[in-house]
Amino acid sequence: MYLCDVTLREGDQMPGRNYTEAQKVAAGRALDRLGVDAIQPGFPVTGEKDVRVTRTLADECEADVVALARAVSGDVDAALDAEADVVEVFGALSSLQLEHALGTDRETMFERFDAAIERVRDGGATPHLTLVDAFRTEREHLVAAFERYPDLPMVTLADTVGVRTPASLRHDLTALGEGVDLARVGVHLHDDLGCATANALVAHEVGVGKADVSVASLGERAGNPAVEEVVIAGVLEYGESFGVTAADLVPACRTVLAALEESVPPRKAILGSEVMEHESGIHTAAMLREPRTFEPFDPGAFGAERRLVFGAGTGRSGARQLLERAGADADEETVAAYLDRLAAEGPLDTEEAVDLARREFAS
Ligand SMILES: CC(=O)SCCNC(=O)CCNC(=O)[C@H](O)C(C)(C)COP(=O)(O)OP(=O)(O)OC[C@H]1O[C@@H](n2cnc3c(N)ncnc32)[C@H](O)[C@@H]1OP(=O)(O)O
Ligand SMILES: O=C(O)CCC(=O)C(=O)O
Repeated sequence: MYLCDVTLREGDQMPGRNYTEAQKVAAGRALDRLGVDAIQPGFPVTGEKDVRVTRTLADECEADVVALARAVSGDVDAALDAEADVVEVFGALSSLQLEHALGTDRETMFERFDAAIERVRDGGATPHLTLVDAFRTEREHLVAAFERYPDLPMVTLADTVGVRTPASLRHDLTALGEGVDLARVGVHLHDDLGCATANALVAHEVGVGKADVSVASLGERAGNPAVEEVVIAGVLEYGESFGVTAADLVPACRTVLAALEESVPPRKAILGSEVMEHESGIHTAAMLREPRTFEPFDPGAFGAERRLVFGAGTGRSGARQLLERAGADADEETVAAYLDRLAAEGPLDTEEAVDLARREFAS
């Protein structure tokens, strides 16, 4: 499964956002260095900014640069004008969307797809197709799309409103796979039920060819599968980083967040400032001997750092080890006195805690 990063297009869609051209280009460059196979920087018909960003990144990036387009000629022309490598034509086949979002019928939508795809090809770019609201679309209509466009390298199924769970997604994709080569299937997932990352992993497990991801889940409503979660879970579960340079993952995500002036809550998995910090006595005592005891992976393998801190939560075992590292006696009386000092001065990181022990308790 390869990854298409949609941070720049989906993130810019969030209420109140309007990333600048410079922000999107800087973030796009960081994503390209990270090694994702494709980057979707924007929706060129929305304005000159996305045209220019797409053109700049298409010119510079190793990754395929993907431009979004409705199944209308003006959108395709804007994407071609932006010199995108791939034009992602999108539209829905679900009754709900056909009636209320598009005001048309299914056959007319197919005819619009036909025309848009041909226009992309004539313009010299690669057409892809995304079926919006695909997981609330009868399977027969999805299969019809794969049959109608046998030469399209990728048809992406969007869980546009994020209603799939791992079990239901596995069921739907497995059933689809009875008639369709899943290597041609992409997934575009949303996190409304908190299942987006788990769903992306299910997609990989069943043999899907591509998943869209975004840094820190930036995207419409609850966002998309977080690239940092998908990659780390992929490495842990399958030994698979999906083409990304694992050691650069966390710094690259932080660069993207800084470029876009986005922040994440301190407790957010992987990127949160507090999630690799440990203070409780039982944990830190064991981690001083062997960090794996209380962490799921070595943060250094993904460019992050663990932080052990010592203070009111430190126990005797941890205190003894710190005193020993400082070359001090670790008798019961010294341990008790040192614990008092840690409680008063903490939280201290490991080096500071050893310094305190050396300064006050080593002879
Ligand atoms: C599921 C997604 O996330 S798709 C991406 C969503 N992103 C955005 O909307 C980006 C910000 N949007 C915009 O700047 C504007 O909405 C634009 C430039 C895209 C379009 O603006 P407008 O031309 O004013 O159209 P509007 O926003 O009202 O969009 C609705 C029109 O698009 C049509 N449309 C919507 N999706 C599609 C599609 N996939 N294929 C063809 N037509 C479509 C609708 O039928 C409707 O047509 P109508 O005006 O004839 O009724
Ligand atoms: O992913 C696309 O190509 C556009 C559609 C989309 O963002 C969605 O359905 O959620």
